[in-house]
Amino acid sequence: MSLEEMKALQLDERRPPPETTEMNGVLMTKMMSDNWDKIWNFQAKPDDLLIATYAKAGTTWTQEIVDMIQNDGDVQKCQRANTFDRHPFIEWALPPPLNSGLDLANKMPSPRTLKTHLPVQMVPPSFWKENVKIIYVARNAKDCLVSYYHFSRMNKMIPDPGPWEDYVETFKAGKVLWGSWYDHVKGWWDAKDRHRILYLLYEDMKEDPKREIQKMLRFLEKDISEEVLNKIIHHTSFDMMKQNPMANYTTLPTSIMDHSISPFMRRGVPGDWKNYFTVAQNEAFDKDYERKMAGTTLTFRTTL
Ligand SMILES: Nc1ncnc2c1ncn2[C@@H]1O[C@H](COP(=O)(O)OS(=O)(=O)O)[C@@H](OP(=O)(O)O)[C@H]1O
Repeated sequence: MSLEEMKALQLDERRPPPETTEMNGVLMTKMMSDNWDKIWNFQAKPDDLLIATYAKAGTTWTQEIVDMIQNDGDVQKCQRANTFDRHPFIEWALPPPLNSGLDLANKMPSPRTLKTHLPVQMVPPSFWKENVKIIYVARNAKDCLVSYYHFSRMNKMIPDPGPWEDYVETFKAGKVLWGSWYDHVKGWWDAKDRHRILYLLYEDMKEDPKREIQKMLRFLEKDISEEVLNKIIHHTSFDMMKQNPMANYTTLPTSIMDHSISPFMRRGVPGDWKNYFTVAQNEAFDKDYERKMAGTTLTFRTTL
């Protein structure tokens, strides 16, 4: 959706949250499920790059890094549009005449970089057929939950989270858009050795952005100078991105995202969950987590 279209929309501040529906146990907006045939039949191309994440895992950060890599550290080129217009969000369906992610993707010249929050089993099959490169980023469950809670408060296009204590249970039950965090991170983890998937962790990116960007460079078969690498690290730091209107979602009308409720670029740190979970909530969360994550080799750090 272009900015002009966004402004023309003039959404009513008091409009109710979007209708949702479940598809194979995964909660989606009704717009997504109504358009599911189109989404499922989306034609990926071999030179596409897909950035896949569970919501709030560091998608926008990764998008900005990738765009900087693809543009050899040219900040001006990365200012050409908002992240959401630079990288179509393939399953994000909107009512006509607005451009859904698919419309944007279909109009975009190759090579395209696309975004998805879909669980691995719901990724359109053409991505596997065309052996598309995918960067998947995962973030520890507790920080994802906190970030998603605040995002759900400020983003009027997704369901209201309700009170914090209820949201903790909603998240644990996977009754949020794009489904269970646990199934998402495990599903993509299991798929990573069968496909061209670079699986990264938000906490690692925070700990050593240089090391993680170098992994992306190798995966994308890109060679850049040390100077450009340092420029990318600087431009994609939390503080720089928070000030960057082409990356911080502040160009959207408040009827879509109200940053006065909670900014999109909120804290950007591992361990913020400690400011929200009570001792009892944390113990119950850990117990449930152990059960849901039993048997996987995937591990997360919840602080640095
Ligand atoms: N550069 C940089 N460094 C560190 N952290 C960053 C950065 N950019 C975005 N963020 C934080 O990522 C959270 C938003 O996640 P997503 O971009 O995945 O959101 S979305 O799903 O696409 O809506 C959200 O996390 P919280 O601050 O914890 O809410 C953002 O602040």
